[in-house]
Amino acid sequence: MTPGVRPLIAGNWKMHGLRADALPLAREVAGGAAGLAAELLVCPPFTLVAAVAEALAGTAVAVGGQDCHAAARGAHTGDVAAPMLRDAGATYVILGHSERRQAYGEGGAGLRAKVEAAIAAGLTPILCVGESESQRLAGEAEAVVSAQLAEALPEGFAAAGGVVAYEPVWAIGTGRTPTEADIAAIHGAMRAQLVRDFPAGGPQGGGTTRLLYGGSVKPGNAAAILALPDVDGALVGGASLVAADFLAIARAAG
Ligand SMILES: O=C(CO)COP(=O)(O)O
Repeated sequence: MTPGVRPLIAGNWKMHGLRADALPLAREVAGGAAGLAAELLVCPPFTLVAAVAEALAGTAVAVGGQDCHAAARGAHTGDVAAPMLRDAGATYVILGHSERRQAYGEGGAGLRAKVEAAIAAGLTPILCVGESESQRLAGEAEAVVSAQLAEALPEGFAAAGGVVAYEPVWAIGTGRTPTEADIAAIHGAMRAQLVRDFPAGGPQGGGTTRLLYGGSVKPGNAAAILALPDVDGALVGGASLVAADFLAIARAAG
């Protein structure tokens, strides 16, 4: 945890949720959110953003999207623009998730343009980075993460309150996690890079950018992971679909 930084516990619901189960899940999360040290966020699929935002209005739980287009509007069949997410009640958006990198080849300047579009629309971007298993085994994890940050972080990212999530691809949905030392090493390297790129002090600079860990975070391992230096929260997949588990992870943030 970074001193003075409020932790963020974010749930990525991925392609899960129909109104009948998602709205009760959102309400149950909100029911346990009051008074927590951590900020809580749920990111439902597009179809549910507006309904979940309405259900959570006036509660301590924020709502986010899972992707946005780089353009604010236009002839892009099937896509959703950042201002549309904002209009639906979202305040955050996950960008560059490894599932989208794999399925749609996201990355590079195109991803940076999405981050810029999110910030321009008043959304807080959560930029996901992380190495594959073969990259980890080849000793390339830190270099891969550093390059993913360098290509996707626009000017003004830290000042806009942008968030980074380190999600090793091989830890997502597998029940496997890096060692605490490996998580701490990557987060320390990310912090150094952010401070170098965004040297302003205080909330404008990279020293206070929230760095989340994601990949098989569960109630049983959350406290140890969240206690590591430069781990300022978690991006939770599977466990965020069970309110009791998600809230237990949130309580582990202090
Ligand atoms: O991809 C993730 C969050 O974005 C992590 O998913 P799991 O928590 O299911 O491993």
